[in-house]
Amino acid sequence: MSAAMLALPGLGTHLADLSGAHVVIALLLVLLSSLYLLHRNQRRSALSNLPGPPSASWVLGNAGEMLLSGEPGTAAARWLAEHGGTISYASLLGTRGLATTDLVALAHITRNAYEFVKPRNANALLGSILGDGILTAEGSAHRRQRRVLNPAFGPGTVRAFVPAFLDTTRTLARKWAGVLENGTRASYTLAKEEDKVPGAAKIDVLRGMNELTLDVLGTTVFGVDFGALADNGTRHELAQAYGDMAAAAYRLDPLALAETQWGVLKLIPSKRRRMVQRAHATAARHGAQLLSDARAALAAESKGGDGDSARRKDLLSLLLRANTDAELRADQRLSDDEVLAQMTTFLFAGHETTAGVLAFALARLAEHQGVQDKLFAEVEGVGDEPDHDTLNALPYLDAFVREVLRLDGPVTEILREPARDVELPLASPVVGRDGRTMASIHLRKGDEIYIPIYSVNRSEAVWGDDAKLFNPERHVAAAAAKGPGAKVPGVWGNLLSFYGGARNCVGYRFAVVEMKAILFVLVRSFAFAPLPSRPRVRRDWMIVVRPVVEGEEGFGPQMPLLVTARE
Ligand code: HEM
Repeated sequence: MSAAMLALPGLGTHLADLSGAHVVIALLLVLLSSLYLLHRNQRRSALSNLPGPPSASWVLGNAGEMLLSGEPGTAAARWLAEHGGTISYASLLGTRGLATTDLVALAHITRNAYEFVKPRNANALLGSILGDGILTAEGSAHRRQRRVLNPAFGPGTVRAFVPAFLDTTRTLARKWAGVLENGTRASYTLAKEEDKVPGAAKIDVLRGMNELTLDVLGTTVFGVDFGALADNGTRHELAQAYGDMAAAAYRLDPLALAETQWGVLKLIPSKRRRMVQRAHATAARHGAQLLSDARAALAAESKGGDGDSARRKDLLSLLLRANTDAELRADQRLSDDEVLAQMTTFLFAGHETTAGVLAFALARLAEHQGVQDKLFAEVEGVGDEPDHDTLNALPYLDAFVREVLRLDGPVTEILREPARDVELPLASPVVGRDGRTMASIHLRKGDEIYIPIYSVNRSEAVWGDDAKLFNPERHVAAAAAKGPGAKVPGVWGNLLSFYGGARNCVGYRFAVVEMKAILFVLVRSFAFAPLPSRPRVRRDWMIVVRPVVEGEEGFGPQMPLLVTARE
């Protein structure tokens, strides 16, 4: 290890621009450090006794199959189906990881959030990009931050955001109406001859959802128009800066991961680091101004201001207000840097997740015309300005959103590791490779745990024999009255899509109502159908799930559909 470290500065800046060399050095360092860790920790792991797939390679174990073969979540789902609900797989460099759909085990992990922490390297990498926000905080730091954040994401806040969700979606609807009227282009690739249908247009709905959800976040997080939907190139500098940070965070970069282990690697200049540094400088400059504007507005409010209607309701102001709550001790309050890190975190955690699942939702409508007709029939009878309660009272919209989040949730897995040695309880005992029956699994500090959100959401024990089928009806009153077969330890909808326990998604209410408001406007305004050329859309793993058109991978994620305006 030390030899590699000493050699690095000598290699100098020439390597900086050789991405292949970066990868080799980083992999070497990861290899050496892991060998060292293995050497230090050679006691035989209980995980080696669990059933599971054979290792595909000593270096990568089964990680290559998990990340690259098939759609996200499907490799683990196959192994869990073949070997039982609690298995072990080979992770990097001969280590073993645990994957389980056992609901008692998962309840134990979610309930003891501070005993099962996020993998350190990945967390450090994310923290270096997003700052010290709640996504990467652990233990008491997380508890302290969550206490201030919870009120800002309460039902009252989300209620007040509904007009912003609706208004921003109408801006997108006008833009798409313009595409239909003027024949302008709204997808990365031109329409094929067979996709040129009179009165309809090929529209990349993922791009639309990306722009829309970014503008929603600009308004709701900062009270700022990010201009992502504007066609005149007036995107706010801050939106660009957050986009760059997200791009860095969403790319698995071996050098960046190795840097979290060996700080000296940061001496190698890299394009990625320069981009993140520039983004940090922009975010800090705007952040300082936004903080001082929000503080000034709050001070004016507390002097009597202009009444409730003029109160600032963006998340930044709500957080600043919650942070000054008289019940908080000085050491429980967030610093300015921590407040700004939360803002970056909301943009990272709330953007690509919601945009992706909405694009899949529109594709589901295109594929299932009966579902689309039913949803349209429900929303067309409602007035133009539904409030929060009206949206939530629409049963089919609710069922549709539940089913989309069940099967198309953007997060297919989460990794955790025990902070210390622990006995993990199981509902269903496992027979080990040595024939012994285990009622619990002994995990050592640092053992990798793969939480298969994808598989749990498709579990037949929970949703019955047709668990893998897309069927919103399963959530509609009579069917739902029977209730699902088993209780999943998730915060919403008997799903793991928003995870559970103390580390559940703080933005889940926001996301669900945002999705409902967006679908409400779009389904009333447009009809969605597959393109006649039927391009094959694949799901790719980019930390979150993104749709990619086969043969058009070079254009990045996209979801082209045939869109028609409703009269
Ligand atoms: C459909 C949309 C969304 C999905 C499926 C989703 C899912 C998740 C999941 C699975 C986690 C747990 C991650 C982990 O612990 O490793 C999480 C955490 C988080 N999410 Fe979301 N999310 C969504 C939208 C949002 C939105 C809109 C926001 C904010 C505006 C948000 C903010 C957060 C934050 C701050 C955390 C960290 C919470 C903590 O650690 O205490 N999310 N989300």
